[in-house]
Amino acid sequence: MTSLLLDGLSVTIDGAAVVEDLALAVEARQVVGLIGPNGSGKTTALRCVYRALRPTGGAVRIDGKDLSHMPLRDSARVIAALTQEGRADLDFTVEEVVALGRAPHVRGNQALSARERELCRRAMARMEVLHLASRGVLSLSGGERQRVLVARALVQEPQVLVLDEPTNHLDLHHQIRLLSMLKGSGLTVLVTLHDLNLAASACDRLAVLSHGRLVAYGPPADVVTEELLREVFGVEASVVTHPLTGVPQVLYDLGSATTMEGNVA
Ligand SMILES: Nc1ncnc2c1ncn2[C@@H]1O[C@H](COP(=O)(O)OP(=O)(O)OP(=O)(O)O)[C@@H](O)[C@H]1O
Repeated sequence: MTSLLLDGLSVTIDGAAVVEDLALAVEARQVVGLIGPNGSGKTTALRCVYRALRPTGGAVRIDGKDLSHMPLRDSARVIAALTQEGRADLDFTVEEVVALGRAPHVRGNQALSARERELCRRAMARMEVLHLASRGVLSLSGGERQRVLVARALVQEPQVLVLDEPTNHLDLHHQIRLLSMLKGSGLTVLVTLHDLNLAASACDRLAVLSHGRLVAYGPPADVVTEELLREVFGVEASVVTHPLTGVPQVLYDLGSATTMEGNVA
């Protein structure tokens, strides 16, 4: 049962505040969605959590412990990340890439145990890439590769999973499968998403960033409002309640967005 806390996180790049005093708690086993317009600081905040970036101020805490005081190998046993830069550049096979997820747990070139090989097999089956096991990752489609990288994160057996736009490249079936897997995973999850309807369906809480600052936080029904869409995203849209699940869903009207731009041909 591991909680994640972004404790007054700030990141300044070239003198510009990209993330400012971000306080965000992800309770154990909760799925929190980080949403916001392009350039609002979502990826930057996540990079601090998976330690690709050192915050300028504040800290990331795991069960209260400052991550920057933990050896990288120790934090990699607790936190797995699906990153924007996580594309595999070398032509490993799918099963080799997935097995790399065990790296924080094995010593040197130690071979995987039977349990670990089974873990890899199950993660590949869960992400529907088992049939691709012996294929080179460079030959995969964008969505297939994305699913392989999720499988690699799962075999890391993390307690905290951080995902940066994991639905990128995924078709509708795999988007819904992935988010439903996250929801039922029992892991502590922080995920950035652009699709507000999927975010509202999958997340226990939504946190909204705008210009590096947290401007809204709470259950989706409190956060996804027509006012927020207008003020933060610059979009005129209707928000309705899903008749089966009760979560807010956004109905877009492209006509009103065009009018907002003021450049109707
Ligand atoms: N290394 C860098 N050097 C200069 N500017 C940077 C750097 N990294 C991020 N930024 C800037 O910081 C801001 C936040 O970027 P970030 O990638 O965190 O946004 P985001 O919310 O994830 O956006 P998107 O939705 O487009 O993925 C952007 O204006 C970006 O250009």
